[in-house]
Amino acid sequence: LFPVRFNQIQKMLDFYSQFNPSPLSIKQFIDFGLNACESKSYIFLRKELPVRLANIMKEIALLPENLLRTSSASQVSAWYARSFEEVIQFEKTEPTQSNLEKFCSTLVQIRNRHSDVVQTMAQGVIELKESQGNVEPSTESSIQYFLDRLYMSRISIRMLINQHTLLFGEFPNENQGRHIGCLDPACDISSVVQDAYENARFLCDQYYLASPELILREHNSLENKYPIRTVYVPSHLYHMLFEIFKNSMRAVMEHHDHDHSDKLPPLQVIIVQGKEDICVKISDQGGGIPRTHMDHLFKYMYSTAPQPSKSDMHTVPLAGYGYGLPISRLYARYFHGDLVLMSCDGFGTDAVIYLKTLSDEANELLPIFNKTSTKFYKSTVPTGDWSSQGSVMNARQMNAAI
Ligand SMILES: O=S(=O)(c1ccc(O)cc1O)N1Cc2ccccc2C1
Repeated sequence: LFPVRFNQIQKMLDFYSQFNPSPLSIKQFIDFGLNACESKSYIFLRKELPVRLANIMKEIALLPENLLRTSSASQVSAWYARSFEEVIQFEKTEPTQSNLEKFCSTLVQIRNRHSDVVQTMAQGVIELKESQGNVEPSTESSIQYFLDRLYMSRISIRMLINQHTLLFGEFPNENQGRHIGCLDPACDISSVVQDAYENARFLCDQYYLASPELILREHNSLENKYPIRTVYVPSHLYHMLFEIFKNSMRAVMEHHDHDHSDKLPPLQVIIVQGKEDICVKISDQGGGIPRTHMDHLFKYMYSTAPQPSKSDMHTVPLAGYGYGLPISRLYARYFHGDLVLMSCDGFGTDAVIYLKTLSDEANELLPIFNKTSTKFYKSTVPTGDWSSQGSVMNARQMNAAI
């Protein structure tokens, strides 16, 4: 039985991975959600979900052997295979009421099955580092490339599942207020900033018995309308802000060996609406970090240290080892925004979240499995083409130079 079923899935994987995922814009999510039709959503998803699952499953198969063979990575691979198998059952079935209900519960099952993918892959990276000792640069860059694409794909699949289950699940529309699924058509950015600040501050007070104040400003260069609002997924914006506030607060508290006399330097946040971008800049005076350390902050391999034991998780300082910054940057990039850090070593760090002002420009950014991505896994890290180390002159050169 198993080989037949396995071959069957392989054929379906090859079939669906030939299609490119279809990115949706925030505007499309909103327009569809305003008069949502469950069977139309079903007909779109029963094709699009297998396409997105198949595309990332093909990349999982290209992972560096030594990571793919860890029990954690193979566990994640098994979850994807199971979910793919479940969702292709709906390929040829009509959108009858009972199939629509079964489809909805299958989506909930899939979302639950994959809830721990990030932690489990982090465990796989730890297993790899323990078994391999120091990992060679080409493996590290493949893992960085892959995990960014795996987590972006996961963000997009969970977005599709959440929209369908929220629009057609057990809480019918009216309970959602003005929200369309997990999208808020009039998301008040400053209130999400204040929520994230208050919650990070609570943790900071618990751990450090003090916390920096918040100074929040808005500047709207487009129109004279405040507070600045945009169509966005509040939970995504909250995730990014909460992560940044934790980092900034930890920096301020650990950097300032302040005797109780001098006050803590406050966190300054400005929200700006321009004609193309909306920016949220969070500035701290937490001492900053050198440029040489900056790119480690977004590395999965570097930021994965042996997890603190569950017991002292609540005592771990604000910004644990976690994948907070790389994943937050993926949330920002998901709808064609970005998350950028500018640090002044010895003074502090600015974190800027960029969002698109126009919802029809805020398209999903999706990884595509094709020859380009395949080549990336095969390639070696290119040799440097800029000289930097002081070259040692030989005697002849020295004499010639004098
Ligand atoms: O690297 S940071 O400049 C830094 C990084 C991201 C961010 O959002 C804010 C920041 O401030 N910073 C994090 C941290 C933690 C403990 C002690 C000192 C520091 C300095």
